[in-house]
Amino acid sequence: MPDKVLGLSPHSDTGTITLLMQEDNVTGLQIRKEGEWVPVKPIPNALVVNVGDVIEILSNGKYKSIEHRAITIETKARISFATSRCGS
Ligand SMILES: O=C(O)CCC(=O)C(=O)O
Ligand SMILES: [Fe+2]
Repeated sequence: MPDKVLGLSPHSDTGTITLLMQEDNVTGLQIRKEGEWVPVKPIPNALVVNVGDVIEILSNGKYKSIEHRAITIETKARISFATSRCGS
């Protein structure tokens, strides 16, 4: 029921890194680049590696903890699996 869910609000990840497995052929993840929302197309058999706030702080801003969100598509169900490391 993709029309009954909300997706994920804009945020940056708080930990070190997030590994994200997206379903092929359903683009829902978007990053904010220069004020625009840019879709992150799933690549078959590939993981998205997202840098979190801790890495941005530890690297003095060299690596950015990018703002992102997940949107829903009315006609397609989407499954993503995220695992996050907090560095402890
Ligand atoms: O479902 C997604 O593509 C995004 C998941 C996410 O941003 C998160 O778990 O922090
Ligand atoms: Fe996230």
